[in-house]
Amino acid sequence: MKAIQVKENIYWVGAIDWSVRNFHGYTTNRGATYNAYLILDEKVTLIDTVKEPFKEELLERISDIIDPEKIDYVVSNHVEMDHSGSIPRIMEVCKNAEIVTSYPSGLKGLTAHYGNSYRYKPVKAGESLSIGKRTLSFVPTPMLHWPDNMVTYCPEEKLLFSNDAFGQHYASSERFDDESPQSVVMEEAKKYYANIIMLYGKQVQGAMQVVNTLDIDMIAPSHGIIWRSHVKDILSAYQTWSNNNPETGAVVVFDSMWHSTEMIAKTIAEAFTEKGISVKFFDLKEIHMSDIVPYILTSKYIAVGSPTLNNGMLPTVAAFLCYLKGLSPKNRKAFAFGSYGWGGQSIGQVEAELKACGFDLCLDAIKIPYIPSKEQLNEIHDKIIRLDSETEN
Ligand SMILES: Cc1cc2nc3c(=O)[nH]c(=O)nc-3n(C[C@H](O)[C@H](O)[C@H](O)COP(=O)(O)O)c2cc1C
Repeated sequence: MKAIQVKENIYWVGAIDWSVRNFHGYTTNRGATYNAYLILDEKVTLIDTVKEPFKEELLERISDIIDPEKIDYVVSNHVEMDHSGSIPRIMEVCKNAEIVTSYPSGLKGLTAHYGNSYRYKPVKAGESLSIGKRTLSFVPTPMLHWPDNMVTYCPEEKLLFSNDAFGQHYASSERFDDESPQSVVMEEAKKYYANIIMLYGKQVQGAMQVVNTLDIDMIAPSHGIIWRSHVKDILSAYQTWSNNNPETGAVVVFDSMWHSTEMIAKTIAEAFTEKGISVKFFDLKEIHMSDIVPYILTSKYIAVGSPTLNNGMLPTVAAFLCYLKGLSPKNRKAFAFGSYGWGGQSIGQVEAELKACGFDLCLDAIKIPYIPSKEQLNEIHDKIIRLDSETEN
């Protein structure tokens, strides 16, 4: 296993997880990487580690360049175990290394995971560490996406080790953006943002203010490819996504037992399309919620439908709404729909959840007993057509 040069005397020494398809509930359809970086300077520095099962891969790639025992500093930008999981193994080999972590949250998190027998070097906001020809500056990015998160900036190299920010779950033999299909990398970056970072839009905006003052020609995240040709593109995408205020687009999400709710969903989607609003259509039986939220990130309208099952909504819809509420997208217009037999409680429950998400309920819930007639579908169609012009006026 080889190390890959990122800049002179700086190497990618991470791991490629080709097979992972579920990352704490997020579907990783293209696998993942855990990126770690080795800097050869007067003080040999490792930036982050990898998920524990890949610890030997990390050591092998480091050994391709240098005896791992020579590592002086292990910078832990983030406590989560996909980055810190190999710290115990690394510390077994690198007996003299110090772990650089944010204070107080990084120190608290690492000691809670791995005990306090290691030598820790807690750093505060704005602190720097000279490692020889290079300096490492530590910029806290709390709640992006844990309290301990920080990024490490090397001004001499114009290089930002951004940890989870700007990352993507994407296993590939290529390491750089200009070697990879740009549409795929951006799609995965968007999926990552929507699922992991969307909730923290305000913190992203705060962090972007700092990042925008740095002279950066390369961003080396802890997942996926390294940005060197599209740095501006990913920074601008984060700016847009964190604004959390999409101008158009609609997402129709539903589940259905006997297709009635599906018929309503199709009618809604058709009507949005007729009005020139781009629609994405998701049947929760077929599509995982983590594949839906990237479209929520960039859509203004959200229509959610469920038939009634045992006085409630379908569990798939409940799970989706629970996930959506957690991610907390703002500035969206939403409505509920569904078919029912007798009580019809699901539709009101969906509506209540959409309200709890903080969405503007832009249409009364659509509630149809059993199979919708042609006339009822036409009525729904007309409502959506009117909704568009009403909300635009
Ligand atoms: C197992 C089962 C339980 C149901 N429970 C309820 C219920 O508690 N209240 C109700 O109004 N309808 C209930 N229904 C009726 C459905 O909501 C109704 O058939 C509806 O049209 C199904 O919509 P769909 O075709 O989108 O699945 C139930 C149906 C099934 C199959």
